[in-house]
Amino acid sequence: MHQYDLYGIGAALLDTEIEVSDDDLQSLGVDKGVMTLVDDHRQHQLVSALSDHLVTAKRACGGSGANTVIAASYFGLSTFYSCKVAADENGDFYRADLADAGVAYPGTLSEAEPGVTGKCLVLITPDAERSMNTFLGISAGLSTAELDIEALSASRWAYIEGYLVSSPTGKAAAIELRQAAERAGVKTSLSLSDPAMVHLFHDGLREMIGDGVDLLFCNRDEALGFSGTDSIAAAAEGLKAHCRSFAITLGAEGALLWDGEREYRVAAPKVHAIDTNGAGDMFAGAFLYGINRGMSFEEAGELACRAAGQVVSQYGPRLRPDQHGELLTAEVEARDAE
Ligand SMILES: Nc1ncnc2c1ncn2[C@@H]1O[C@H](COP(=O)(O)OP(=O)(O)OP(=O)(O)O)[C@@H](O)[C@H]1O
Ligand SMILES: O=C(O)C(=O)C[C@H](O)[C@H](O)CO
Repeated sequence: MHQYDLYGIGAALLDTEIEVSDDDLQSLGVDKGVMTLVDDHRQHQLVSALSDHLVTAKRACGGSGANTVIAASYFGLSTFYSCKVAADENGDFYRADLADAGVAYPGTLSEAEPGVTGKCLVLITPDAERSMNTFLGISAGLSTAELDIEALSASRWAYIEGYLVSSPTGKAAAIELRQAAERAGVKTSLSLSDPAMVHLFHDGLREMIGDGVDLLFCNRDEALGFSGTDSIAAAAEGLKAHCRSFAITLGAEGALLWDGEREYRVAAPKVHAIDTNGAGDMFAGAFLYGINRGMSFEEAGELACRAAGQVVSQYGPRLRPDQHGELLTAEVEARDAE
Protein backbone atom coordinates (compact mmCIF):
# COMPACT_ATOMS: atom_id res chain seq x y z
CA MET A 1 0.00 0.00 0.00
CA HIS A 2 1.46 3.38 -1.01
CA GLN A 3 0.87 6.49 1.09
CA TYR A 4 1.76 8.80 -1.83
CA ASP A 5 1.37 8.41 -5.57
CA LEU A 6 3.99 11.03 -6.32
CA TYR A 7 6.98 12.45 -4.41
CA GLY A 8 8.58 15.50 -6.07
CA ILE A 9 11.57 17.72 -5.44
CA GLY A 10 12.45 21.15 -6.85
CA ALA A 11 13.09 24.82 -6.19
CA ALA A 12 10.31 26.78 -4.44
CA LEU A 13 9.75 29.94 -6.48
CA LEU A 14 7.13 32.69 -6.42
CA ASP A 15 6.25 33.67 -9.99
CA THR A 16 5.67 37.18 -11.31
CA GLU A 17 4.59 37.35 -14.94
CA ILE A 18 5.11 40.36 -17.19
CA GLU A 19 4.06 40.82 -20.82
CA VAL A 20 6.88 42.28 -22.89
CA SER A 21 7.90 42.81 -26.51
CA ASP A 22 10.91 41.27 -28.21
CA ASP A 23 12.42 44.79 -28.20
CA ASP A 24 12.03 44.90 -24.40
CA LEU A 25 13.96 41.62 -24.08
CA GLN A 26 16.67 42.94 -26.32
CA SER A 27 17.03 46.31 -24.62
CA LEU A 28 17.09 44.66 -21.18
CA GLY A 29 19.60 42.02 -22.31
CA VAL A 30 17.32 39.05 -21.47
CA ASP A 31 17.99 35.72 -23.22
CA LYS A 32 14.79 34.58 -24.92
CA GLY A 33 13.16 31.21 -24.26
CA VAL A 34 15.42 30.03 -21.47
CA MET A 35 15.83 30.28 -17.71
CA THR A 36 18.67 32.53 -16.60
CA LEU A 37 19.82 32.63 -12.99
CA VAL A 38 20.08 36.20 -11.71
CA ASP A 39 20.71 37.92 -8.36
CA ASP A 40 18.14 39.84 -6.35
CA HIS A 41 19.44 43.19 -7.61
CA ARG A 42 19.11 42.27 -11.32
CA GLN A 43 15.60 40.91 -10.72
CA HIS A 44 14.54 44.15 -9.01
CA GLN A 45 16.07 46.14 -11.83
CA LEU A 46 14.03 44.20 -14.40
CA VAL A 47 10.80 44.44 -12.39
CA SER A 48 11.11 48.20 -11.97
CA ALA A 49 11.95 48.69 -15.64
CA LEU A 50 8.78 46.75 -16.56
CA SER A 51 6.42 47.55 -13.67
CA ASP A 52 3.73 49.04 -15.93
CA HIS A 53 3.47 45.75 -17.93
CA LEU A 54 2.52 43.47 -15.01
CA VAL A 55 0.05 40.68 -15.98
CA THR A 56 -0.27 38.56 -12.87
CA ALA A 57 -0.87 40.51 -9.73
CA LYS A 58 -1.86 37.23 -8.07
CA ARG A 59 0.98 35.38 -6.39
CA ALA A 60 1.15 31.62 -6.84
CA CYS A 61 3.75 29.19 -5.71
CA GLY A 62 5.65 28.02 -8.74
CA GLY A 63 8.90 26.43 -9.64
CA SER A 64 8.74 23.73 -12.26
CA GLY A 65 8.54 20.69 -9.96
CA ALA A 66 5.88 22.31 -7.78
CA ASN A 67 3.77 23.17 -10.85
CA THR A 68 3.90 19.49 -11.83
CA VAL A 69 3.15 18.09 -8.38
CA ILE A 70 0.33 20.58 -7.74
CA ALA A 71 -1.28 19.70 -11.08
CA ALA A 72 -1.00 16.00 -10.23
CA SER A 73 -2.58 16.69 -6.85
CA TYR A 74 -5.52 18.60 -8.38
CA PHE A 75 -6.05 15.72 -10.81
CA GLY A 76 -6.37 13.44 -7.79
CA LEU A 77 -2.97 11.97 -6.89
CA SER A 78 -1.73 11.96 -3.31
CA THR A 79 1.47 13.99 -3.40
CA PHE A 80 4.48 15.05 -1.36
CA TYR A 81 6.95 17.85 -2.23
CA SER A 82 10.46 18.54 -0.96
CA CYS A 83 11.59 22.15 -1.30
CA LYS A 84 13.02 24.99 0.79
CA VAL A 85 11.54 28.38 1.70
CA ALA A 86 12.81 31.20 3.93
CA ALA A 87 11.24 32.66 7.07
CA ASP A 88 9.65 35.52 5.11
CA GLU A 89 6.16 36.40 3.91
CA ASN A 90 6.63 34.61 0.59
CA GLY A 91 7.77 31.50 2.46
CA ASP A 92 4.59 31.53 4.59
CA PHE A 93 2.53 32.03 1.45
CA TYR A 94 4.30 29.18 -0.33
CA ARG A 95 3.67 26.71 2.50
CA ALA A 96 -0.01 27.69 2.69
CA ASP A 97 -0.40 27.41 -1.10
CA LEU A 98 1.08 23.89 -1.11
CA ALA A 99 -1.25 22.88 1.73
CA ASP A 100 -4.25 24.39 -0.11
CA ALA A 101 -3.37 22.25 -3.11
CA GLY A 102 -3.33 19.16 -0.87
CA VAL A 103 0.43 18.62 -1.21
CA ALA A 104 2.22 17.22 1.88
CA TYR A 105 5.74 18.45 2.66
CA PRO A 106 8.63 17.61 5.00
CA GLY A 107 8.86 18.96 8.55
CA THR A 108 11.90 21.02 7.51
CA LEU A 109 9.63 23.32 5.46
CA SER A 110 8.03 24.53 8.69
CA GLU A 111 11.43 25.33 10.21
CA ALA A 112 12.25 27.99 7.63
CA GLU A 113 15.60 29.76 8.06
CA PRO A 114 16.36 33.46 7.65
CA GLY A 115 16.89 34.46 4.03
CA VAL A 116 14.78 35.16 0.97
CA THR A 117 12.33 32.74 -0.69
CA GLY A 118 13.15 32.22 -4.38
CA LYS A 119 11.43 34.27 -7.07
CA CYS A 120 10.99 33.82 -10.79
CA LEU A 121 10.34 36.73 -13.12
CA VAL A 122 8.63 35.32 -16.21
CA LEU A 123 8.65 37.56 -19.29
CA ILE A 124 6.02 36.64 -21.91
CA THR A 125 6.47 37.79 -25.53
CA PRO A 126 3.61 38.03 -28.09
CA ASP A 127 4.61 34.62 -29.55
CA ALA A 128 3.68 33.12 -26.10
CA GLU A 129 7.31 32.22 -25.37
CA ARG A 130 8.47 32.53 -21.76
CA SER A 131 11.91 33.90 -20.79
CA MET A 132 12.69 33.43 -17.13
CA ASN A 133 14.97 35.31 -14.75
CA THR A 134 15.22 33.32 -11.54
CA PHE A 135 16.65 34.43 -8.22
CA LEU A 136 16.93 31.16 -6.32
CA GLY A 137 17.38 32.77 -2.89
CA ILE A 138 17.25 30.13 -0.19
CA SER A 139 16.41 27.44 -2.78
CA ALA A 140 20.06 27.50 -3.86
CA GLY A 141 20.73 25.73 -0.54
CA LEU A 142 18.11 22.98 -1.02
CA SER A 143 19.91 19.83 0.09
CA THR A 144 19.54 16.27 1.34
CA ALA A 145 18.22 17.81 4.61
CA GLU A 146 14.92 18.48 2.79
CA LEU A 147 14.46 14.82 1.82
CA ASP A 148 11.99 12.64 3.70
CA ILE A 149 13.13 9.12 2.83
CA GLU A 150 10.26 7.55 4.76
CA ALA A 151 7.70 9.45 2.66
CA LEU A 152 9.65 8.67 -0.50
CA SER A 153 9.76 4.95 0.30
CA ALA A 154 5.99 5.03 0.74
CA SER A 155 5.52 6.55 -2.73
CA ARG A 156 4.78 4.98 -6.09
CA TRP A 157 6.67 7.52 -8.25
CA ALA A 158 9.45 10.08 -7.67
CA TYR A 159 9.78 13.21 -9.83
CA ILE A 160 12.98 15.24 -10.01
CA GLU A 161 13.20 18.76 -11.43
CA GLY A 162 16.29 19.05 -13.66
CA TYR A 163 16.76 22.71 -12.64
CA LEU A 164 18.31 21.38 -9.40
CA VAL A 165 21.46 20.64 -11.40
CA SER A 166 22.51 24.31 -11.10
CA SER A 167 23.00 24.03 -7.32
CA PRO A 168 25.66 21.63 -5.96
CA THR A 169 23.56 20.78 -2.90
CA GLY A 170 20.38 20.52 -4.98
CA LYS A 171 22.08 18.15 -7.39
CA ALA A 172 23.32 16.02 -4.48
CA ALA A 173 19.76 15.89 -3.08
CA ALA A 174 18.39 14.84 -6.49
CA ILE A 175 20.96 12.05 -6.76
CA GLU A 176 20.29 10.81 -3.25
CA LEU A 177 16.57 10.87 -3.90
CA ARG A 178 16.96 8.85 -7.10
CA GLN A 179 19.20 6.30 -5.41
CA ALA A 180 16.88 5.98 -2.40
CA ALA A 181 13.92 5.56 -4.77
CA GLU A 182 15.76 2.82 -6.66
CA ARG A 183 16.55 1.00 -3.40
CA ALA A 184 12.92 1.21 -2.28
CA GLY A 185 11.47 0.11 -5.64
CA VAL A 186 9.91 3.55 -6.28
CA LYS A 187 9.65 4.45 -9.99
CA THR A 188 11.84 7.40 -10.98
CA SER A 189 11.11 10.29 -13.33
CA LEU A 190 13.07 13.41 -14.17
CA SER A 191 12.58 16.48 -16.35
CA LEU A 192 15.51 18.04 -18.21
CA SER A 193 13.70 21.34 -17.42
CA ASP A 194 15.27 23.88 -19.77
CA PRO A 195 17.56 24.07 -22.83
CA ALA A 196 20.00 26.30 -20.91
CA MET A 197 20.36 23.69 -18.15
CA VAL A 198 21.11 21.01 -20.78
CA HIS A 199 23.66 23.29 -22.41
CA LEU A 200 25.40 24.46 -19.22
CA PHE A 201 25.11 21.36 -17.04
CA HIS A 202 25.03 18.38 -19.37
CA ASP A 203 27.36 16.23 -17.25
CA GLY A 204 25.52 17.13 -14.04
CA LEU A 205 22.24 16.01 -15.56
CA ARG A 206 23.91 12.74 -16.59
CA GLU A 207 24.93 12.25 -12.94
CA MET A 208 21.38 12.96 -11.79
CA ILE A 209 20.04 10.38 -14.25
CA GLY A 210 22.63 7.74 -13.28
CA ASP A 211 22.06 4.42 -15.03
CA GLY A 212 18.69 5.63 -16.26
CA VAL A 213 15.35 6.83 -14.91
CA ASP A 214 12.06 5.03 -15.49
CA LEU A 215 10.56 8.06 -17.27
CA LEU A 216 12.32 11.07 -18.77
CA PHE A 217 10.51 14.30 -19.69
CA CYS A 218 12.01 16.90 -22.01
CA ASN A 219 11.06 19.30 -24.78
CA ARG A 220 12.41 19.34 -28.33
CA ASP A 221 15.42 21.62 -27.68
CA GLU A 222 16.38 19.72 -24.53
CA ALA A 223 16.20 16.39 -26.37
CA LEU A 224 18.36 17.69 -29.22
CA GLY A 225 20.86 19.37 -26.87
CA PHE A 226 21.14 16.39 -24.54
CA SER A 227 21.73 13.99 -27.44
CA GLY A 228 23.95 16.39 -29.42
CA THR A 229 21.97 16.01 -32.64
CA ASP A 230 19.65 18.10 -34.82
CA SER A 231 17.12 15.38 -35.58
CA ILE A 232 14.31 14.37 -33.21
CA ALA A 233 14.44 10.77 -34.43
CA ALA A 234 18.15 10.55 -33.59
CA ALA A 235 17.62 12.33 -30.26
CA ALA A 236 14.87 9.85 -29.37
CA GLU A 237 17.23 6.94 -30.09
CA GLY A 238 19.98 8.62 -28.01
CA LEU A 239 17.66 9.20 -25.05
CA LYS A 240 16.76 5.51 -24.89
CA ALA A 241 20.17 4.83 -23.31
CA HIS A 242 19.24 7.06 -20.35
CA CYS A 243 15.70 5.99 -19.51
CA ARG A 244 13.22 3.14 -19.69
CA SER A 245 10.55 5.38 -21.25
CA PHE A 246 10.22 9.02 -22.29
CA ALA A 247 7.89 11.85 -23.23
CA ILE A 248 9.37 14.46 -25.55
CA THR A 249 7.07 17.48 -25.82
CA LEU A 250 6.97 19.22 -29.20
CA GLY A 251 5.06 22.46 -28.49
CA ALA A 252 2.09 22.93 -30.85
CA GLU A 253 2.95 19.58 -32.46
CA GLY A 254 2.12 17.62 -29.30
CA ALA A 255 4.48 14.95 -28.04
CA LEU A 256 6.55 11.91 -28.95
CA LEU A 257 6.21 9.10 -26.40
CA TRP A 258 8.12 5.86 -25.90
CA ASP A 259 6.82 3.32 -23.40
CA GLY A 260 9.94 1.13 -23.59
CA GLU A 261 8.56 -0.86 -26.49
CA ARG A 262 6.69 1.35 -28.92
CA GLU A 263 6.81 5.00 -29.94
CA TYR A 264 3.60 7.05 -30.21
CA ARG A 265 2.86 10.52 -31.59
CA VAL A 266 0.16 12.45 -29.76
CA ALA A 267 -1.29 15.62 -31.31
CA ALA A 268 -1.81 18.87 -29.40
CA PRO A 269 -5.26 20.47 -29.55
CA LYS A 270 -5.45 23.60 -31.72
CA VAL A 271 -5.53 26.51 -29.30
CA HIS A 272 -4.63 30.17 -29.25
CA ALA A 273 -1.42 30.12 -27.21
CA ILE A 274 -0.73 33.25 -25.17
CA ASP A 275 1.70 32.05 -22.47
CA THR A 276 3.73 28.82 -22.57
CA ASN A 277 5.05 29.25 -19.01
CA GLY A 278 4.62 25.92 -17.27
CA ALA A 279 3.38 24.02 -20.35
CA GLY A 280 5.94 21.26 -19.89
CA ASP A 281 5.26 21.19 -16.13
CA MET A 282 1.53 20.67 -16.67
CA PHE A 283 2.22 18.03 -19.32
CA ALA A 284 4.33 16.09 -16.78
CA GLY A 285 1.73 16.47 -13.99
CA ALA A 286 -1.12 15.23 -16.16
CA PHE A 287 0.98 12.44 -17.66
CA LEU A 288 2.10 11.18 -14.24
CA TYR A 289 -1.52 11.25 -13.12
CA GLY A 290 -2.51 9.18 -16.14
CA ILE A 291 0.07 6.45 -15.78
CA ASN A 292 -0.47 6.30 -12.01
CA ARG A 293 -4.13 5.61 -12.74
CA GLY A 294 -3.37 2.84 -15.22
CA MET A 295 -3.75 4.76 -18.49
CA SER A 296 -1.63 3.67 -21.47
CA PHE A 297 1.13 6.04 -22.61
CA GLU A 298 -1.06 7.15 -25.48
CA GLU A 299 -4.04 7.89 -23.21
CA ALA A 300 -1.87 9.69 -20.64
CA GLY A 301 -0.23 11.68 -23.47
CA GLU A 302 -3.63 12.75 -24.81
CA LEU A 303 -4.72 13.97 -21.37
CA ALA A 304 -1.36 15.72 -20.90
CA CYS A 305 -1.64 17.50 -24.28
CA ARG A 306 -5.18 18.65 -23.47
CA ALA A 307 -4.09 19.93 -20.05
CA ALA A 308 -0.97 21.67 -21.40
CA GLY A 309 -3.05 23.14 -24.24
CA GLN A 310 -5.30 24.70 -21.60
CA VAL A 311 -2.31 26.12 -19.69
CA VAL A 312 -0.86 27.81 -22.78
CA SER A 313 -4.28 29.38 -23.52
CA GLN A 314 -4.22 31.38 -20.29
CA TYR A 315 -1.69 33.31 -18.24
CA GLY A 316 0.31 31.58 -15.53
CA PRO A 317 1.77 28.08 -15.16
CA ARG A 318 -1.21 26.57 -13.36
CA LEU A 319 -4.88 25.86 -14.00
CA ARG A 320 -7.69 26.64 -11.56
CA PRO A 321 -8.47 23.61 -9.36
CA ASP A 322 -11.86 23.01 -11.07
CA GLN A 323 -10.26 22.92 -14.54
CA HIS A 324 -8.50 19.64 -13.67
CA GLY A 325 -11.84 17.93 -12.99
CA GLU A 326 -13.27 19.34 -16.25
CA LEU A 327 -10.32 17.89 -18.19
CA LEU A 328 -10.89 14.47 -16.62
CA THR A 329 -14.59 14.57 -17.49
CA ALA A 330 -13.71 15.52 -21.09
CA GLU A 331 -11.21 12.64 -21.15
CA VAL A 332 -13.86 10.10 -20.12
CA GLU A 333 -16.33 11.53 -22.67
CA ALA A 334 -13.70 11.39 -25.45
CA ARG A 335 -12.91 7.76 -24.62
CA ASP A 336 -16.59 6.79 -24.45
CA ALA A 337 -17.11 8.35 -27.88
CA GLU A 338 -14.34 6.21 -29.45
N1 LIG B 1 1.10 26.40 -29.21
C1 LIG B 1 0.63 25.32 -28.56
N2 LIG B 1 -0.56 24.79 -28.88
C2 LIG B 1 -1.07 23.71 -28.25
N3 LIG B 1 -0.39 23.06 -27.26
C3 LIG B 1 0.81 23.53 -26.92
C4 LIG B 1 1.40 24.68 -27.54
N4 LIG B 1 2.60 24.90 -26.95
C5 LIG B 1 2.76 23.95 -26.03
N5 LIG B 1 1.70 23.12 -26.00
C6 LIG B 1 1.48 21.96 -25.12
O1 LIG B 1 2.42 22.01 -24.08
C7 LIG B 1 3.29 20.88 -24.13
C8 LIG B 1 4.66 21.33 -23.71
O2 LIG B 1 5.11 22.34 -24.60
P1 LIG B 1 6.62 22.49 -25.01
O3 LIG B 1 7.07 21.36 -25.82
O4 LIG B 1 6.76 23.86 -25.59
O5 LIG B 1 7.32 22.34 -23.59
P2 LIG B 1 8.25 23.26 -22.77
O6 LIG B 1 9.13 24.03 -23.73
O7 LIG B 1 8.88 22.42 -21.75
O8 LIG B 1 7.29 24.25 -22.08
P3 LIG B 1 7.73 25.21 -20.90
O9 LIG B 1 9.20 25.00 -20.70
O10 LIG B 1 7.42 26.57 -21.40
O11 LIG B 1 6.94 24.75 -19.75
C9 LIG B 1 3.20 20.36 -25.55
O12 LIG B 1 3.47 18.97 -25.62
C10 LIG B 1 1.75 20.67 -25.89
O13 LIG B 1 0.92 19.65 -25.36
O1 LIG C 1 7.95 27.12 -18.18
C1 LIG C 1 8.71 26.35 -17.58
O2 LIG C 1 9.49 25.59 -18.17
C2 LIG C 1 8.74 26.28 -16.13
O3 LIG C 1 9.43 25.43 -15.63
C3 LIG C 1 7.96 27.19 -15.30
C4 LIG C 1 8.77 27.82 -14.25
O4 LIG C 1 9.87 27.09 -13.80
C5 LIG C 1 8.01 28.21 -13.08
O5 LIG C 1 6.71 28.63 -13.28
C6 LIG C 1 8.81 29.27 -12.43
O6 LIG C 1 8.39 29.42 -11.17
